[in-house]
Amino acid sequence: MTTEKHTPSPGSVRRVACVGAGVIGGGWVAHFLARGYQVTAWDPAPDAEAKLRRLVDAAWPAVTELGLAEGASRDNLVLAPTLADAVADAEFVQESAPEDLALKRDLLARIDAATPPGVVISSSTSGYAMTEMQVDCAHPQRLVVGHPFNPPYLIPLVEVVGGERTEPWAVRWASEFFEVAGKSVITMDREVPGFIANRLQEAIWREALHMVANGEATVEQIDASITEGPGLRWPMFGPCLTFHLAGGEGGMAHMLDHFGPSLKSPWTRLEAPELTSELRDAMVRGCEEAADGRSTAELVADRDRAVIAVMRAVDEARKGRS
Ligand SMILES: NC(=O)C1=CN([C@@H]2O[C@H](COP(=O)(O)OP(=O)(O)OC[C@H]3O[C@@H](n4cnc5c(N)ncnc54)[C@H](O)[C@@H]3O)[C@@H](O)[C@H]2O)C=CC1
Ligand SMILES: C[N+](C)(C)CC(=O)CC(=O)[O-]
Repeated sequence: MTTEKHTPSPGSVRRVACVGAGVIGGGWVAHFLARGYQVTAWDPAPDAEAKLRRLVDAAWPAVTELGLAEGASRDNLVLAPTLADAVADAEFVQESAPEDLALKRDLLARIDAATPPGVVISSSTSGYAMTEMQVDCAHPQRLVVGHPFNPPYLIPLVEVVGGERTEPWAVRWASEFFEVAGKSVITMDREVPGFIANRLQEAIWREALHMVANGEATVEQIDASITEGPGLRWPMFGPCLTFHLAGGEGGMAHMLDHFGPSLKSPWTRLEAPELTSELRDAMVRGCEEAADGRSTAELVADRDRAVIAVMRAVDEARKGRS
């Protein structure tokens, strides 16, 4: 990877700065502490330190259960008095300030001005494109989106994508760093509003709100429809491979030929995509690749084993609920 002169290798990073220490920034702090990093945090709220330490304390049993890295300690957290102090020695910066475009533009420019040259700066934004956020930065080439999931210390996924002025090395560096730091990374090669997972989540969310607004379903029914239904399959297979199995031995090809026409039915308030032969073939091909040579029977057995394991795990977790 061709990086800038001062860029540390992803595996050598020890000092991380977290800017914004609310739900997500605090979750990142807990994650990095649990992975053994020295963390400096900054947040302008007057009660930020007490709130952040409470958040880290609340997360600690969970990260301990998952297994702490060597040297991991809550004592490795320092609250900086200013933004410039927070990032002055950082080898990586994660920004998690409120989802407000003007605020992020200004804040990222200030972070960029105070962070050592070559150090990658990542934003937790849930949906803004980095192209829109990096406009006022003097060194936009090192800014990426690293979109986490709540809570970042438990949910592995981070979606990484650059903006038009981000250089490819920064995207590769961030992806490699997040992997080293114990995350599961999807690196996107183009900007998509909402990235991948939020685009999917927002589709469900929009429909849920339509149903509640129209009195078609209750919040409880909507949540149960996922936790007692499709949600049990998703920990093992995503929506594509799950529906591949809905086609039985015929797989995704039969599934699309059988149920494709119902995409035009008024089940959803969203516009249905045109089911072109290219789209059909891409879906079939993608599912065959994901199946990785496993037969339908093998996939069914894998899915069923996983669903049973998840149901048992969820039952256990529910028993321990506070
Ligand atoms: N809450 C969620 O489930 C998720 C949120 N995100 C993203 O993470 C970011 C933060 O969201 P949350 O943690 O939920 O918000 P939050 O409201 O819990 O925390 C935001 C924090 O930023 C601080 N802050 C305010 N102005 C600031 C500034 N100028 N500079 C630095 N910090 C400032 C606030 O004092 C607060 O502690 C957003 O971009 C959001 O889209 C991403 C994934 C999930
Ligand atoms: C609600 N949200 C859009 C901020 C959620 C996310 O961005 C990811 C998540 O944690 O589901």
